[in-house]
Order: sequence, then C-alpha cells, then structure tokens
Amino acid sequence: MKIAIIGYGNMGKTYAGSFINSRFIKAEDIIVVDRFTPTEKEMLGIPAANFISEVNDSFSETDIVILAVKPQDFEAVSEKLKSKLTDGQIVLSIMAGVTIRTIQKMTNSLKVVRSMPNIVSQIGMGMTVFSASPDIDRKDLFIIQNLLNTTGKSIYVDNEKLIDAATAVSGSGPAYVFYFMKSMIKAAEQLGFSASEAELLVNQTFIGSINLKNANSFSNEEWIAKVASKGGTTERALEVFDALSTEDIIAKAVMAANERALELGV
Ligand SMILES: NC(=O)C1=CN([C@@H]2O[C@H](COP(=O)(O)OP(=O)(O)OC[C@H]3O[C@@H](n4cnc5c(N)ncnc54)[C@H](OP(=O)(O)O)[C@@H]3O)[C@@H](O)[C@H]2O)C=CC1
Ligand SMILES: O=C(O)[C@@H]1CCC=N1
Repeated sequence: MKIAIIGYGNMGKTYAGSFINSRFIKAEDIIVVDRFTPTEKEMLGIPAANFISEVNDSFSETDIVILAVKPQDFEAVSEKLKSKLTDGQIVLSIMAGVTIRTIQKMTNSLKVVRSMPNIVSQIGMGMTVFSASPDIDRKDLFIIQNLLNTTGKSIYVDNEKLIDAATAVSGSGPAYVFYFMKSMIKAAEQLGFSASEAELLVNQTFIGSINLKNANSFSNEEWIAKVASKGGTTERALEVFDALSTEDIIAKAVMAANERALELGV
C-alpha cells in the first residue's frame, strides 16, 4: 500500500513515524509533500526522492492521500490535488474543522475519511475520532482504522459533528493538560522548589494519577474523595477551584475550541 502525506509538520511527521515503526507501511512507500526540505533524521528512512515540494503525477500511484496541512492552507493544496486524484483513492484528512463535504467538493473525490487525532500519536498513545463519506466501503474503513490504530486508539462516529467536538476535547486536549501542568509547576516554584524539582513533582503526579486511574475502576469523583481528607489540604484547594468556577471555565474553553473548529470549516 502506498501513502502520500501532504504537510510534513507536527502531525505529518508523527503519522509517517507511526506507519513506519509499526511496519504497516514501508518507508519507501510514503511520498511526502511539503515546502521545506527535511533533515535526514526527519526523513525517517523515507527516500529523499520521495520528498517533493508540490503534488505531482506520482500521486496517482498512491492508495491513500493524507491531508495534514493547516485548514487555512487546504485551498491552495486542493487546487493542485484535484486533477491528480483517481476514483479508487482515499483522501484521509486530519485538518480541524474542514468538513467531508468541503473536502469532496475541493478535491473532486468521493472517498473521504475525516479524522481528528492528537499529538500523543507520536508515542503510539494517541486518540483519534473519525467519520467517513458514504462512498467509503467496509473494506476501506477497515484499512483506515488499522492505519489509524498504529498511532493509538480510535473510534468511528456516524455523526460528523462529533469530529469538531473531538477536536475540542481530545485533539486540543493535550495542550490543556500541559497548561495545567505548567500552572502547577509555577506554583511549586513559588513554594520554594527549583525548576527541575517542580517539574519532577508535577510530571510524576500526572503519570502516577493516570496510571492509578487506569489500574482500577473508581471514578474521578471517587478518587478525589480518597485524596481529599476531611478538613485537610486538598479540600481547601478544591474549595478554591469551586469558588472560581474552574469546572465552568474548562467547559467554556472546550466550547470555544468547538466553535473555532466550526469556524474553520466555513
Ligand atoms: N498539532 C496538533 O496537535 C494537531 C493538528 N491537527 C491538524 O493537523 C493539521 C496539521 O497540523 P500541524 O502538523 O500541527 O501543522 P504544521 O504547521 O506543523 O504542519 C503543516 C505543514 O504543512 C506545510 N504546508 C503548508 N502549505 C502547504 C502546501 N501548499 N503544500 C505542502 N505543504 C504545505 C507547512 O509548511 P509551512 O510551515 O511553510 O506553512 C507545514 O510544514 C492541521 O490541519 C491541524 O488542524 C490535528 C490534530 C492535532
Ligand atoms: O489547534 C488546532 O487547531 C489543532 C487541532 C487540534 C489540535 N491542534
């Protein structure tokens, strides 16, 4: 199977790495289009000749074309792409916001899969939500899901609107986690820890908490209750979170991301 990746930035590189490391796709079967020339390390074993600056005739030999440019760059890409695609090829988009209908119209392709991964795909622990046009048959969907699963876990949704919702939750989500970590590190430093000590305290707390959560079936509320001793320190911190409506703030931020995904699709 041959794959083309258009856009070799954060996600394009991540995808190439996952496909190659999982041995799902051979490095020589990947064609990459981008404006810059990658270093040898960034090439990940893909032959230098497979890196091109514009979509060309070699595209007609590929089975899947992955759109990994920013939504704002899609129009320019689609202009070049639409004359090169043939009926059997699958277009797999990871772009935020851009709908299946728009991708179909702008690429003249009926077989479109729209997905929303996240950057954690870099270590094979990503979360992807995907949906497909009616022209994608069961066999196509099976191949795509296997490909996506080289980057982590995936779920298929019929309702395409959930791709925008997933963008706001799991697509952007790693940045929310890093934001929370950054804030805790800052507070730890204010309390007297060195930068490296603060980083260790917070990293280990996150890793440990996630693993603890996954190790058994208690809910988040139950875990919170186990940590927050009556009249203790955690309770005092949680009172501040509640007084400042932190849950509402987080919900508002996620809704804003969802709105932005909708705007990007227009
Ligand atoms: N980053 C993330 O965590 C996630 C991103 N996404 C989606 O993935 C897509 C890519 O994001 P990300 O990898 O972060 O973006 P990047 O900017 O890192 O990568 C996009 C790459 O595409 C290149 N590019 C732009 N226009 C063209 C063109 N006409 N032809 C060829 N290459 C082009 C860019 O070049 P240049 O730098 O010169 O513009 C850049 O190298 C976006 O649509 C985003 O919504 C989805 C999930 C998570
Ligand atoms: O911020 C963005 O628009 C992209 C989509 C999800 C993560 N990054």
